[in-house]
Amino acid sequence: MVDGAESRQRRRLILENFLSREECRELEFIHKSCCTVGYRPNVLSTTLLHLVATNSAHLIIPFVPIREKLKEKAEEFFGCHYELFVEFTGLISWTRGASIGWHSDDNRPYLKQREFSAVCYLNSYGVEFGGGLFHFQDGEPETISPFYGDCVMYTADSDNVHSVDEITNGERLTLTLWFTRDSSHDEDAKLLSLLSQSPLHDRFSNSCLPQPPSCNMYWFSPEDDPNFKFGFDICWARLHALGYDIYFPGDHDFSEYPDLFSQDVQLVWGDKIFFQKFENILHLLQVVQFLCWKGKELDTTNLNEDSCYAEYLSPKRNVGVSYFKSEFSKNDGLAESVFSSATSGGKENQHWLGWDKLVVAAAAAWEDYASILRRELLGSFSHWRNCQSIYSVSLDS
Ligand SMILES: O=C(O)CCC(=O)C(=O)O
Ligand SMILES: [Fe+2]
Repeated sequence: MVDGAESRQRRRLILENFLSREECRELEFIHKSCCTVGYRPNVLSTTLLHLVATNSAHLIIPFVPIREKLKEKAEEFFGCHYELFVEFTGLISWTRGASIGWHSDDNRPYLKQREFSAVCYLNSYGVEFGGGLFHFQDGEPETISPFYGDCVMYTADSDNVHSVDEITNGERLTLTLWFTRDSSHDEDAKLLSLLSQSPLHDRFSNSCLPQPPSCNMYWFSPEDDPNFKFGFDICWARLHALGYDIYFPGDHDFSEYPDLFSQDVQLVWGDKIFFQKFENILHLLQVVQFLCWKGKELDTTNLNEDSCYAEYLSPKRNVGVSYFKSEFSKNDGLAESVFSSATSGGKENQHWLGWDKLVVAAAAAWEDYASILRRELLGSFSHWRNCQSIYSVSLDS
């Protein structure tokens, strides 16, 4: 720990390779399958509270060691002689048009509790997105080009006025945390309270299926658009960027887009429809994003080469596919431009084995992944509750 005088001068820290490629990719998977529209135009976010609230609490597990490591770094570097709490943890992505001018992170009365900021870059400038350079108004470094795995930490006050250039294409993804010394803003306390009320503890419900929130949080609007007349649904758009369509089986006499959110849904690729029904569009999206993440690592040895898990769309279903598309997207051009470089890991995965077999393998592997995390969450929860703090619990013994 540094002494007081020295630590007061310490205002920013750059950590290269703080996260591994795999950690970045796992967080990217979580964001691309769970994010909602964010707090500002063209910004998407995944908060830990949202994960818990949508029955995906197990997905907070990958964040736990990273939050812990970041907090330790902040305490050590800034020489904190007091306890630090995480105030907020979130995955935040910026799409074309998003930017932020000069500001400090505590520049509103309701943000005064923020002491330190940490931004971990999960993808790279010039690869996954254009624009989006970070600048400090004074001192060194003047500019940071986001590179996956790197992290920048700084005091949240006016010693660190900074800005981010407008995103010109692609999607810029970060893991962003704020730290506070004010325990009344402790994120862990809020998460633990929500976790104790979640169906996690219902021993009859051992499911990891996501539950859509009752209000719609997935509609990307180019302007104020309370009736979903413009823009598109971001879950649909992520599937669309990978070349997929969706179909809701059964008779639907409602034409309101949000009602479809909690319905069984099937995946469509070109002129074929996948047999399996997914519980809802969030479930489908998690499996497809899992396929993008794991791709060729998926174990398909149990799948018979000759088996077929998809069939040709009938003309009636084909009409349905176009109809659902028109419900989920009022502006395909906009959806494409927003997620323009979001296609990596998608289409090219389809060719080496049939896409349908890959989806079967991904659905099974996603379930295994989720249950491992869920077991870890259940094993950790009582320790967390006793300490009123979320930390990595060693569950081996
Ligand atoms: O993403 C970044 O590089 C910084 C974002 C930022 O300044 C903020 O969210 O306050
Ligand atoms: Fe900021």
